[in-house]
Amino acid sequence: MAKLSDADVQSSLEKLTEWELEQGRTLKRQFKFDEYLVGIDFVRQVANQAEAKDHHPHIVIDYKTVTVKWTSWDEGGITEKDLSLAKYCDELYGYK
Ligand SMILES: C[C@H](O)[C@H](O)[C@H]1CNC2=NC(N)=NC(=O)C2=N1
Repeated sequence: MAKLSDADVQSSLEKLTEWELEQGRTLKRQFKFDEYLVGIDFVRQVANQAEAKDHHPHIVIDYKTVTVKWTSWDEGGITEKDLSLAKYCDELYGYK
């Protein structure tokens, strides 16, 4: 899947309002949960989707805060897969 142009990434971020762009090639968002194990369930579901799509995030679990990063290693930047999986995380979290 082809790497998106900077302009395409910028326009996609208008819909992914809670995500920030890191070093021009990674999407990053923090998710906060009321309970530690709810965050762990979220991570498990993101991991299942990652396996299904063969596209894997960088995830950091810091008690009730989960940080997710998406980038496409092969392309050295952001692709439609990253956008789609970022949207999946938003929907799973309940944010539209
Ligand atoms: C062989 C396998 O399909 C690739 O290594 C996949 C696995 N998961 C991946 N995950 C992510 N985030 N980026 C990739 O380029 C990628 N490539």
